[in-house]
Amino acid sequence: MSENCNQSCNTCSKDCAERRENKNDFSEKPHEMSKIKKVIGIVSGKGGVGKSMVTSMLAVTMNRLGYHTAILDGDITGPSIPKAFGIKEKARGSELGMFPVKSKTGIDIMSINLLLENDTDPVVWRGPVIGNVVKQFWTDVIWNDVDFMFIDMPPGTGDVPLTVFQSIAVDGIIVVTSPQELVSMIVSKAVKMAEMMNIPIIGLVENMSYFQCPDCGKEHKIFGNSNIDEIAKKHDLKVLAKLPINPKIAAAADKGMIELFDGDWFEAVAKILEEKLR
Ligand SMILES: Nc1ncnc2c1ncn2[C@@H]1O[C@H](COP(=O)(O)OP(=O)(O)OP(=O)(O)O)[C@@H](O)[C@H]1O
Repeated sequence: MSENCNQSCNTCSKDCAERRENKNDFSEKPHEMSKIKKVIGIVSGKGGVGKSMVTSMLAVTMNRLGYHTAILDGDITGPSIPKAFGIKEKARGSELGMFPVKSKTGIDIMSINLLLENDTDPVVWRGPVIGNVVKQFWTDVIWNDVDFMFIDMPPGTGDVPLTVFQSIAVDGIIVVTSPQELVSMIVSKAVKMAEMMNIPIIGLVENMSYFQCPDCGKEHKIFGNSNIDEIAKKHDLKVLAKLPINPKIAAAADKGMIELFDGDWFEAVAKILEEKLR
């Protein structure tokens, strides 16, 4: 048994005598040189609600707190993480495996856009191929001593995210919603998927919740009032954060400077995540 055994064979690549495998277990071992403590999957009901934005800001928050943080960009058809971090260089590999690219503040990132020759090339692959690429980001990338890995999951609750959840040992899920969606249905689907996978839902993040007037400070519900609090209560979930529509956040992501975002929206989430390491 490994001296660092945490009883979770899914996050360990050692072939020890105590290893527990199960016939219905589709989980893949991470690269043998990887060491990853906690894996958090960020999911959404559909594209464009700010899942990548929330993934990036969570990673920046935990990195600022001194944790070695990584992002596995599982959103293969819409990979926006490298752009938000202003990463132009390509990922490298050796005979041992692939290496993530480090952001300016030291966040390890792997994304399909770090491998494509031209990052404006569309990815026109079918679901199973996409699922396999995400799996390879887990099995073939050397993730060096990571405290928190955030996975920007493929959007939705269909085939591709399901494959990813079956293959990667995710410790918890954060569901990103926005007030203009059918939040109730999306949260119900996410809850069912998490139950099927036996993965806890850490909570919900409502993005684009309101707009705060820069002149008078008044909050305006651009998309109307959401019922996120009632939905969370119904499923016994926490609302972890409500993010405003903030043109500065969008501009920071567009300029590749998301690491400079200013705001304390994720303080409560950070505390919950820190607890997971204890
Ligand atoms: N709170 C916010 N305030 C202002 N702009 C935002 C906010 N959240 C996201 N955006 C902008 O909305 C767009 C979509 O966000 P993002 O790419 O994070 O969504 P997504 O859910 O990951 O989409 P996809 O799944 O299609 O990749 C981006 O241009 C982003 O800059």
